[in-house]
Amino acid sequence: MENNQMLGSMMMKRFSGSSKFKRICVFCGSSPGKSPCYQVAALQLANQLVEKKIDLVYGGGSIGLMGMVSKAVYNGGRHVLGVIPKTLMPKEITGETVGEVRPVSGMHQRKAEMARQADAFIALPGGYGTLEELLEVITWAQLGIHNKPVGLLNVDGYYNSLLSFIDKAVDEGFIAPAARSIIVSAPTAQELLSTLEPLRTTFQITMVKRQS
Ligand SMILES: C/C(=C\CNc1ncnc2c1ncn2[C@@H]1O[C@H](COP(=O)(O)O)[C@@H](O)[C@H]1O)CO
Repeated sequence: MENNQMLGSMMMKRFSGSSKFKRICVFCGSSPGKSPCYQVAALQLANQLVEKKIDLVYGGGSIGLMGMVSKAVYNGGRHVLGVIPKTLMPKEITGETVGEVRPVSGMHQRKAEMARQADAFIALPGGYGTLEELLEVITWAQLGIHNKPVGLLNVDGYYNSLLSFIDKAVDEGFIAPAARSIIVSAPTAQELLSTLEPLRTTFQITMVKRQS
């Protein structure tokens, strides 16, 4: 597609309220968190995905924020793909999942499959699992393994200390200043999605230019 045709189609999509993103991978806690603000944010993100006609890929499972996002996106009529290691599949571990469930052989295969299926990543608040998934896609972006945007939904400042730590790592010379901008953070789903959208445009145009 020519660049100007592509820009035209992007503007049409923006006008019609839908998104250039077809499917976003959401990383989030298998716990709901103590404050209701995390659950509210999870539902707001799900609503944004539905409103913008974006499908979901996630880690499977119906527990915590994961369960809330997947059920709300599924009930909103969008496709939901849960990628889950076979060992986590028993119902007492994951609960009743919604949508399509893709069993994989292990945690590494899960992350690779989620990354392959999505064209952007968003992390909601979560624990070790969420942090590990988030840092892996950031590292892959740094290495040029993918060029998909990575968003951090910094609900009520939950990730402020992680962002400060990353700034310290830049100051101390362990993270390149250019790599700091891989992470895009915003306090609400609406702001985050509207910040991520033009980033993909830039990536797409850069890639088209490189190919021609
Ligand atoms: C591990 C056990 C129960 C939890 N069940 C999970 N089912 C599916 N996916 C999960 C589960 N726990 C973690 N994940 C993945 O990690 C992320 C959330 O982890 P966090 O530590 O809660 O932040 C999430 O995105 C999933 O991909 C049995 O002991």
